[in-house]
Amino acid sequence: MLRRRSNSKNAHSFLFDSTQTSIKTASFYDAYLLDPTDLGRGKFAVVRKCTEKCTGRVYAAKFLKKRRRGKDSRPEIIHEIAVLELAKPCPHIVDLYEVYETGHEIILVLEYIAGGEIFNLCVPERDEAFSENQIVRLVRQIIEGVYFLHQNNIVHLDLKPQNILLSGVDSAEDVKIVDFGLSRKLSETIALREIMGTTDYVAPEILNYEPISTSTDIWSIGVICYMLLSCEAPFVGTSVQETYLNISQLNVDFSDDSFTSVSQEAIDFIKCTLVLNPRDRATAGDCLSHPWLQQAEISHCHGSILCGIQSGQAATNYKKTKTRCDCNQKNVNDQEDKENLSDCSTPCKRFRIDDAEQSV
Ligand SMILES: Nc1ncnc2c1ncn2[C@@H]1O[C@H](COP(=O)(O)OP(=O)(O)OP(=O)(O)O)[C@@H](O)[C@H]1O
Repeated sequence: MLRRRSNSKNAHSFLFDSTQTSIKTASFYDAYLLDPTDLGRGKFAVVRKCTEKCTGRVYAAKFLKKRRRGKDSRPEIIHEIAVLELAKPCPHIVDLYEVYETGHEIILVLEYIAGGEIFNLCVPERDEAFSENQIVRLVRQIIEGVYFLHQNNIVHLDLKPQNILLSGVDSAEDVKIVDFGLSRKLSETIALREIMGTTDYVAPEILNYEPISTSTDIWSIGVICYMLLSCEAPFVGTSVQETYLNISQLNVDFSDDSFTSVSQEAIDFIKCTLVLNPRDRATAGDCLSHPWLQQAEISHCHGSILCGIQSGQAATNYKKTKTRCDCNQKNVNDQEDKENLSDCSTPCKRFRIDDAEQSV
């Protein structure tokens, strides 16, 4: 994962600084029984299944370190909590139940999402291949979640198949977006420029140290779609540098065998998201109006989050997207800055292994 703050003076402009949830200082272990097996691990967090003693309900407890690389990370955790609070009305974003704090960590008690990462659908040896129709349904839900965030001026900035979970084990289940640790609120006055994200999914503007916007998430959605449909990562090279070069030159190929049974509409959809210039990229609203996603049943975020983009505006939005996509240029962006980035990425096009250097 890439994480480099460029301008610490402004860093806090992009974070919420308070929460509505009261942060409990009582013992988490008095209220919950912790399952010893990890559900997942990130760089600074471990997620474990737990059971609330008084109700028997199962949750996922995310243990976050308050100090990371010698720095106080409490403000970023407070921001993560605030974003989860804001996203409560959206059914495609993980629900936050309660929060505990100890001397060295903050514990988020989250809705337990049982079906695992959609990453498991992106590997060729997956148990059950999802049909394109099933993928349409999942992608539509991911974009509904992202649309909700963008409507609220929040960018996720770490969308990847490991952060999108299936609510249950079969293909009819819903998806939920997790991990708002890198999310930021956009400011009207200050441009957000940070080197952050995960190698294979980062947008060219991140590599070029150009302003980040809601379009940055759309690029990652394009990468996720490509992976779900082909089980291959579109930009992965034999080295991290080669991956960055592939991203900044838009070296993406749809002619591979793995795309033979993929519909032209699906390819057209991905091409609207993997566009070098963020201003020419489809927005989340444009994506929802794209014919490929119009096949999916329309699900409803509470509070009419999606109203106004489901029917009448669809054709207009799609036309707009199409014009943007047709303008797509294969520019080679400025490479400066990229040699400073480090991350691990496997040289194999099909797999990516996350670096898991952390413990809680
Ligand atoms: N609510 C949940 N229910 C079930 N599993 C979860 C839940 N939240 C997270 N996980 C699992 O734990 C993993 C790590 O969680 P998360 O991404 O939130 O941690 P992180 O430390 O912020 O990760 P990263 O360093 O990749 O940003 C997820 O990829 C997922 O597999």
